[in-house]
Amino acid sequence: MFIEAKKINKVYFDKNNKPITVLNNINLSIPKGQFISILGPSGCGKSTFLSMIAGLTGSTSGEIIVNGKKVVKPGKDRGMVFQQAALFPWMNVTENVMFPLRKELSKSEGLKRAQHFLKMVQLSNYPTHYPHELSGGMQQRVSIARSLAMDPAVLLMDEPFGALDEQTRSRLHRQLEEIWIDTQKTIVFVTHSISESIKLSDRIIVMGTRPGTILTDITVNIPRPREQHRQQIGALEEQIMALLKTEIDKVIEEEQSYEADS
Ligand SMILES: Nc1ncnc2c1ncn2[C@@H]1O[C@H](COP(=O)(O)OP(=O)(O)OP(=O)(O)O)[C@@H](O)[C@H]1O
Repeated sequence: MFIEAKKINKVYFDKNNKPITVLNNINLSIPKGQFISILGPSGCGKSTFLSMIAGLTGSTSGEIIVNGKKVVKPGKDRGMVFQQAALFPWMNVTENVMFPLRKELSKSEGLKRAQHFLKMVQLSNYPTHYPHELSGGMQQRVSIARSLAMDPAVLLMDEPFGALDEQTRSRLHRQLEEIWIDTQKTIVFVTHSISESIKLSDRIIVMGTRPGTILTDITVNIPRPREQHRQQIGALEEQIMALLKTEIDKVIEEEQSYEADS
């Protein structure tokens, strides 16, 4: 398996130093090239888990192996895309994409690579624009190009389209699907959105909360492109919605009792 999470537990401490188990015994094997989504209610530990694969957060126990190596820190083999594009505002589009390549490639090689990936995200016409001159969707495409330019084997995406409007999201879904088909990357995609996970992934991991566990592991057998298979999408959506309803109710109940206590 290309990515393996073995018996992952994560405990955080709240402000009263009370231990809170966020992830409980997560075991997951992801083959190379798979597009896998991690779906679950707010606070179930999706971002924590993704950040562990990235090597940005350590586990309390258990381990994550990527391509045969135990993850202990971030590495070039894993690119990360966050909900906010986090571009350098003083650099233009091309400079932002070239920035992580500066130590590895000469300027002209870096430029060539940046141009290639800007073309892939359909931003070839904006090489000298600055982030503030771009829409949110365009900024997010720059951020995807920047991650891809490092040629990571794994692309880790944490609600990358969460802050965008519905139309832009749809367009980016299509582009991301094409990029994934072209590049054969392994993509781990965190989202709240059931429809987004069904549109994009080969497989959906549905997580429950308090503590975060894997509730179910669904293989999505709907042929691509998926838009035309509305009935199948609707049926799967309902199935997942029913599964998540109990979990979401749990979160609401807990939040209400927290408010009542404080
Ligand atoms: N550094 C931290 N210290 C203490 N608690 C934390 C820390 N990071 C996350 N948590 C808690 O861990 C739980 C899981 O957080 P996480 O961000 O992984 O969830 P999530 O499923 O990605 O949520 P969302 O969908 O809202 O982004 C939450 O209850 C959060 O408050």
